[in-house]
Order: sequence, then structure tokens, then C-alpha cells
Amino acid sequence: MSGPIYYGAELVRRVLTWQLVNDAVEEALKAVAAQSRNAPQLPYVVSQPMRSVTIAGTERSQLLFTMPAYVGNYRLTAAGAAGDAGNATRSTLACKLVTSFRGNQELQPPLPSIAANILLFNAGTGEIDAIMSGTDITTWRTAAASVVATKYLYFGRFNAAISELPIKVAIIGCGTQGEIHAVAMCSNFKVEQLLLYNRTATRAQQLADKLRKMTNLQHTPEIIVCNSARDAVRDANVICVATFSREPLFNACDLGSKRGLHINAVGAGEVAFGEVATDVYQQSEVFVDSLANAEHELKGFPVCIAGEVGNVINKDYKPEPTSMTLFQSMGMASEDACVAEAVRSALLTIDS
Ligand SMILES: NC(=O)C1=CN([C@@H]2O[C@H](COP(=O)(O)OP(=O)(O)OC[C@H]3O[C@@H](n4cnc5c(N)ncnc54)[C@H](O)[C@@H]3O)[C@@H](O)[C@H]2O)C=CC1
Ligand SMILES: O=C([O-])C1=[NH+]CCC1
Repeated sequence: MSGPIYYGAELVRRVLTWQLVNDAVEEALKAVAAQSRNAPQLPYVVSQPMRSVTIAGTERSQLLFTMPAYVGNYRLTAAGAAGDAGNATRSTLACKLVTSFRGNQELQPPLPSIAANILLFNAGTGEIDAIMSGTDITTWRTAAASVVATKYLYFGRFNAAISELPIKVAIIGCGTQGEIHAVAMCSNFKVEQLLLYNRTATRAQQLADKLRKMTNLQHTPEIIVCNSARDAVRDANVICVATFSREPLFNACDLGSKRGLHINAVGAGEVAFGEVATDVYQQSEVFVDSLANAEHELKGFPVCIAGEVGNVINKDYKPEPTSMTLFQSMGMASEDACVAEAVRSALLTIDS
């Protein structure tokens, strides 16, 4: 063996599309749920041990996570698996190394708070095949998990086609995740209004300006920069919250009149679930990406968890049209493994 191939960020970016990432993430969510519910009729074999967290210093503001996963017998159906490869089952052994240094945004020039690399192993021999830049994969796959959760938990409750139902989306926190969630929502759904809020208002304004200039969004919504999280969430159908806040940024009475509502709670995952008030959790049906991870990482979580998103997909569960659902996203190594495999597959396709 000549040593691992390195796939840098530029190469990875060449093949990242929503179809590729959404499909790989959906497959990972289904595989994890099948494994945890012991569904022998489904082919998947998953091993996803708890991620380790190394604190780099005296506070939890600088962290290194190791995120290993084996996902066996899954399929890549999107562009990543061109031609016949789309029908073949895959098995991937991978480990992501990811840092979360939340002060990086204050540096001059700023650096991403989250930076990652993914090691891909030969699942038959255990030898390392490739090292892939994982920062964009982390960014995209996290938004894709919210897209998949929104597709099944919000749109899945209505009979209309996704492309026909207009929605208002609130983005709370306009950093890397806020931006990719805005792009993901406008690329996958018919967003008629995008309501942006950030603690530092200029950041929300900068994101609004950037989004208005983007020509590749499937839907170009009206974009409103809000003065408070409360203003942003009041009329939204879908809320994405992605900050480092440990304090609730909105509570149940901020959500306005009863209507169909879905929340993707993405941030603060490594320390808590503090961004959203307890009464919002209490009034929601709460789903996670992995129950096993939730047991370990969400100690003191205020409500019972209804289940895993993958189980909603596997079992075709439909929430009531006016219910409030919440996806507590922690991020899973299986998502990284399946997306990295799809990226490698797509790169091999364009090279050949
Ligand atoms: N669930 C998952 O799979 C993943 C979750 N994350 C989490 O998403 C969150 C955001 O990550 P990035 O967008 O990469 O970070 P970022 O540093 O790019 O953006 C963070 C945003 O949150 C805002 N913010 C920070 N502290 C705040 C506070 N106390 N109150 C209100 N707003 C505050 C900042 O103004 C900034 O706009 C983090 O908590 C991170 O750990 C990140 C990657 C994956
Ligand atoms: O899943 C992930 O990669 C992360 N979750 C929180 C910080 C990074």
C-alpha cells in the first residue's frame, strides 16, 4: 500500500450537492434507527460508539471530538454513486476528528469554529485508504440532517407535495451553520420568507446581503433581518437555531398562534440543549438523530424523546398537521462516514 490519498477542501467542494448529501444523510439516519430498534428486516449493520471529547485547556470552549463509525450494507442512491454503483451495497469504516474552537470567529482573519478531517479505512483490511477534509462535509451534512428532519416531520404531515407548500423559515444564529441552513432550506423547499436573527445584528445583515446575491438558490425568498429571536420565530413554520448560547433564545409564548411548526435545534450540542426554552421542549414531540448518543450527551434533557428521525422515515410516522415537532440534532459519525463515501465515489466518477 502506498499510503492514504488526501482529498483537500477544494476537491470535496467540487462534488457537494444537496442531492448527494441529503441522500447519504438520510441513509445514515435510517441505518442508525434500524440498528437501535433491532429491525432485522433491514440490511444495515452499524457500530457508532460514543464520540470522545478532549478539552483543550481549562474551559469547554476548545474541544476535540473523535467520531468513529462503521456503517455496513447501505446504499448510495444519489449522484455520488453513478451508474450501477447506485445499486450496490456499501460498507464504510471511518473516523472524523473535529475541533470546536468557538473563539475562532473573533480572530483576524476569522477562522471557522468547527474544523474537521475524516479518515476513511478499507472496511475489509482496516488499512487507511484516504484522509478527507471534513469541514465542509460537517457543515453540509448538519444542514442536510435538518432538511431530512424537516421533510419527514414537517412536510410529512401534509398530503401536498413539498414543492407546493410555501413556508416561512426563521434562522437564529447567522454563523456557519445559520448560513448553510438558510441555503439548504431555500435549495430544498419553497421558502417564501426567511427571517434572520443574530446576536450581533451586522452578521445577520451580512448574511441577508450575501443570500440576496446568490443566484443558485432554487427559491429566492423575501429576506427580513429581525431585531430579536422572538420577532423571527413568531410566524415561522420552520425554525433553525444554531448558536453557542446556553441561555434560551426563545420560549413557547414567543411562538405565536398555534400552527404546524417544526424546529431544528442544532447548536450548543456539545455542552447542552440550552438554546431553546424548556417549555418549547415540553410542548413538542422531540426527535433525535441517535437515541444512544442522546442518552450519553443529553443528560438532564427536560422531556421524553419520541424517537429517532430515521425511525420516522423507516416507519412512515406522520405528526398531526398542527403539532410542534423538534429535531434535537447532535451530529453523528455515521452521517460523516456515508457523506465522505459519497464524496469519494463522486470524485472517482468524475475522474474516470
Ligand atoms: N448538531 C450538529 O451536528 C452540529 C452542531 N454544531 C453546533 O452549531 C452551533 C453553531 O456552529 P457554527 O455555526 O459553526 O458556529 P459560528 O461561530 O460560525 O456561529 C455561531 C453563531 O452563534 C452566535 N452566538 C454565539 N454565542 C451566542 C450566544 N451566547 N447567544 C446568541 N448567539 C450566539 C454567534 O453570533 C454566531 O453567529 C455550535 O453550537 C456548534 O457546536 C456544529 C456542527 C455540527
Ligand atoms: O457532529 C459534529 O461534528 C459536531 N457536533 C458539535 C460540534 C461538531
